[in-house]
Amino acid sequence: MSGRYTEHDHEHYERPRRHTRPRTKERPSYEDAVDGVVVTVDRGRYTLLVDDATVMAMKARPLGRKGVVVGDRVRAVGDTSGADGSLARIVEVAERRTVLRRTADDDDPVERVIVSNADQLVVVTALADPEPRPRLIDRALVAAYDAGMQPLLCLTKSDLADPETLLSTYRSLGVPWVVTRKGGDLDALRERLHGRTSVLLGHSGVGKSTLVNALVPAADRQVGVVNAVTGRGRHTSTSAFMLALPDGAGWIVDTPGIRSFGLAHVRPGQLIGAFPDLDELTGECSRGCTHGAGEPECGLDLAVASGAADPDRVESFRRLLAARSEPAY
Ligand SMILES: Nc1nc2c(ncn2[C@@H]2O[C@H](COP(=O)(O)OP(=O)(O)OP(=O)(O)O)[C@@H](O)[C@H]2O)c(=O)[nH]1
Ligand SMILES: [Zn+2]
Repeated sequence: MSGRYTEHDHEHYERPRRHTRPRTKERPSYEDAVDGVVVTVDRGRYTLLVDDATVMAMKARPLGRKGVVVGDRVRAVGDTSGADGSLARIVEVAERRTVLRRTADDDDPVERVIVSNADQLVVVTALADPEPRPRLIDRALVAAYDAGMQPLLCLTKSDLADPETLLSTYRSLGVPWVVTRKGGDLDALRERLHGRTSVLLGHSGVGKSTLVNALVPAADRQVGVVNAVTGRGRHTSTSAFMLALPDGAGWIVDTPGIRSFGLAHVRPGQLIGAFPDLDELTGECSRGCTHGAGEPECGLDLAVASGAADPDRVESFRRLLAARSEPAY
């Protein structure tokens, strides 16, 4: 959302426009378009932030069936004032740096992009009440690695249980973690969020709203602006919702309706790419080796046998691989 295009446009406003080449239907020129970022989507209406203004927009026809999702950097034309009742048109979607996808469930081959351009997936899990569900954590990690996003374990309700048991499961994978509790110090989490766009994912009751409200004191106000227009809120919508952290410290994306991931789109052979140290050991694997347990002559087994690989790490990697094809519940 830099001022790049805006400055360019000012130049054009100050001079008489020269139409040396006729504009054609095929190549529309959007010189008066403004930059925005999609903060939420509701029933075909997109809420954009354009500078500090909240602007409602729809997709312009040239975009066709191309999806527009939360996190997309877009250019919009038309009424981009953000005034009550105004509606802008999204004419361009910038190339996405990352895409977090899910399939509705594991048998559904249709994949949906949930959020684009996010750097980090924060898996919010209560240490108790509700009990942690390691299989769901594993599945979220697979989704993060597949999306090219950094995972972060955020273990809440540390007043209720000790984090060590859960942490020991993830240590050998090297997943970064923070521990929080209501009313406690959030500095470690803030540090992890700083300067990034982080998607928060967690089951009902884990304390995600408590966290969001502590991190973004103005969350309800940011949501309220959109509410007024769409008549819906963050908690009743299934769409992700992007919120600015105070002082430009980054962005968080709350995902109220998204609690699990169908992972049918994740190709098993790709997951190892997220673990370069293990990937290096698979050069001699047969074509099509998924590096899972029971693969004949997998390089990972040879590496464990020769002491070149940490058996715990290999086992944890294989647990994730298996989680990909386990049922979500
Ligand atoms: N003991 C304890 N309770 C907490 C903590 N954080 C949140 N809670 C409580 O857990 C319950 C659920 O918290 P929420 O923040 O609403 O959880 P959520 O994950 O947003 O759940 P949904 O709103 O259902 O999506 C509330 O009663 C909170 O007060 C904590 O650190 N310790
Ligand atoms: Zn292999």
